[in-house]
Amino acid sequence: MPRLALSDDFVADLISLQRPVQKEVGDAIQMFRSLTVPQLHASKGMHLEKLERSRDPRIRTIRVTRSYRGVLLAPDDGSDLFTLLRVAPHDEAINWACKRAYSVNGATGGLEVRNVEALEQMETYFETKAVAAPARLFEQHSDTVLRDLGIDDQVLRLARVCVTADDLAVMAPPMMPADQYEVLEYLSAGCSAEDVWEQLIASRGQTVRTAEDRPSVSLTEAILNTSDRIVEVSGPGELERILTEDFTRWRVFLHPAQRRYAYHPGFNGPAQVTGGPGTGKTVVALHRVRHLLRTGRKDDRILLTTFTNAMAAALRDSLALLLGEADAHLLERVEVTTVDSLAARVVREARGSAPRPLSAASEKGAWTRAAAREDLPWSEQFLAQEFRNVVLAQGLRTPEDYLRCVRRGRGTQVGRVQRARLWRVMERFTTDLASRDSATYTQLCDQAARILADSGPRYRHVVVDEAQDLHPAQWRVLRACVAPQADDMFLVGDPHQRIYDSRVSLRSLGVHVRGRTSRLRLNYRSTEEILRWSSALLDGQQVGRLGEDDDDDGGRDSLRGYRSELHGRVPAARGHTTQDKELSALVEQIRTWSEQDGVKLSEIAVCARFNTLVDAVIARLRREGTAAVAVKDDPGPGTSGVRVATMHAMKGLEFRCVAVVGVTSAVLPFAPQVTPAEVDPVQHQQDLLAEHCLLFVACTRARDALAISWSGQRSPMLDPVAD
Ligand SMILES: Nc1ncnc2c1ncn2[C@@H]1O[C@H](COP(=O)(O)OP(=O)(O)OP(=O)(O)O)[C@@H](O)[C@H]1O
Repeated sequence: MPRLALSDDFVADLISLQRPVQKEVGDAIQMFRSLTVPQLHASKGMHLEKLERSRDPRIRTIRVTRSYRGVLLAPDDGSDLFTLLRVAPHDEAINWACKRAYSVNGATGGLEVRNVEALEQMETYFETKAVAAPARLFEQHSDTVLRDLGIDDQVLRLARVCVTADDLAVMAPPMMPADQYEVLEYLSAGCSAEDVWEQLIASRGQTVRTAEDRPSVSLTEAILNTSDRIVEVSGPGELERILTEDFTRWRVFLHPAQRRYAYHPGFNGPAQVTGGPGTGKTVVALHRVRHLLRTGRKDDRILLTTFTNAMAAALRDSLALLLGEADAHLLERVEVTTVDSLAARVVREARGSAPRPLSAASEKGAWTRAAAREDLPWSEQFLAQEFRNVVLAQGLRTPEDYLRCVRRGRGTQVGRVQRARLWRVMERFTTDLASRDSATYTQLCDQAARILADSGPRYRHVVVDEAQDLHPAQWRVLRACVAPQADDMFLVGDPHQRIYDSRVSLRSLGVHVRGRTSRLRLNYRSTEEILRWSSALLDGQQVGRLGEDDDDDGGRDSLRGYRSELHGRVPAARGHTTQDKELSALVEQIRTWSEQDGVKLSEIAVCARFNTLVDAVIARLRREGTAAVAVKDDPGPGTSGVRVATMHAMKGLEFRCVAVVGVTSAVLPFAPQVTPAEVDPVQHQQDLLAEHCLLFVACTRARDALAISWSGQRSPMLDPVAD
């Protein structure tokens, strides 16, 4: 029986077909799979046909229905893995097939396709055009350098006649082979050949630097190396799922960098994946859970955590979708929750009840009460930070511990006498809360971590999404949930999206990821225009690496190489004289998106720094006859209406169009949220960075379109993108 793989183009064709045609395609595939290779070649029903005009001798068509043809890549080296490339009406399929040629990329080992006919025409055109040009785009890179990066003969000739980056852009995939185009795009953007090697080639597992020393890669190997665009149908169940279940690309096609970590056979300890917004970190976490479920023992339990209850619910749904009906029974071995909910449950189970979590407003009041009898030089904000970021972060138990500790991440000196006074206030704070049967979430985590450390691990694996925002006490809960061993913890997160105040040294918490880290760079969510614009908001900001806050000097993370293959309009940023005018413009913008661009209202989001503006937006939209709902009211997917949320509530979400409103100097940065530099200069920098990250998170939720607005004084945080 021949083996069968499906390309992403084929799957995209298939889902666009009418149901009855889809069924016929399914039947044709079943028939294909029931034959031997010789039977297949002889079958009259399949009508496996070589095309006379085809540029690639391995390309065949097969009859799918009376009017539809499948286009197939048939191996000519005696191997048996066939790839379905397209399914389309007869003439379209033939026309497409005749112009394509498939080849194995010499550096990545992946299978690539090109429109060979169009590229030949380009070569003639650009050769003439380049004759008089004083300089060529890639002249500083030798042929050897380009070949070592996987550039083949035809693409090399094309590269040599490019004068500007625009010339190259004309030949973008699907005309030029995707992996080679990416290399040239990077070089034309000024990256060094070394950078390109690191980011695009070595990251896909290639270790041999020079082209001529590399062993050749067979067609079958190349197909299997192309997991982001081709999937092998491993069994009848798998095919059924792809054909019948609601198709979502991320379930089937993973970028090689995603697959390498998601399906790694086994890490010898905690592993970590980072990457900018929309690079598919959550997708990797979900696939990792599936891999661990499928390969683990029957009684292995997995904890999958994220940041909010709403995100946990969405993650559970996505996991169910990924597992499909065939693996649905595995779901019962996974607990999807937030660390805070888990901690509350652990405390409740151990003590019979858990203290009521304290709101931020009540916490301030509690600090005022605790400090009432002392004439202290510190504000409630300082006290809360000292308690959270020193005492709870380090799990300090006694006044002696506090006297001796290094107050990492705090920018002020506090002497022995002052520490003794501070400890007394903190003790009063905790006793007061205990008497009211209440506690902060961080206290709850601190208690839960201690209970778990005594009672022992509860899970075989812990998988953590949104890892950048966890507090050390939350990490202690997670660390105590699983015994240190192979594949114990798998973390995904992005330090550029850290919007809560937590400084963490994973090393000191017993989570050692060194040698087991990977970074994703391809954004699947937003257009390149949105991504560039949003990334510029963080220009000049020093973002530390995930979980390395103990590294005071180096240890910087960066968005280098972060990119998207999607394109669209450049984000619009507009100021207005009054809020009323800003909201009028917002109403118009939403009408344009919905009526002209055909975007469903539920795929449009508006976000603001605070709930007051969120409420005002909802009221205004409704008054103007546009349905609008608050994200905090948890509208289900069936509810129509524009989604409106605070920037914090946008974490982890995505929408086709996003309007960020009220980006004024009064709220971004929001002064009360930023510790004054004279109170604590280190904390001041961190708070400011969190404000920048917040705006970055809000903007990177947009897939196709992003509009930013303000009334009155524009936020200085928009300076890097100002006209
Ligand atoms: N391999 C893939 N193929 C197609 N789409 C993908 C792939 N990986 C991720 N996506 C899509 O990209 C979008 C972003 O993915 P995901 O939410 O996993 O990214 P993320 O890195 O966790 O984002 P963020 O950090 O911004 O929350 C989603 O729509 C997801 O379905």
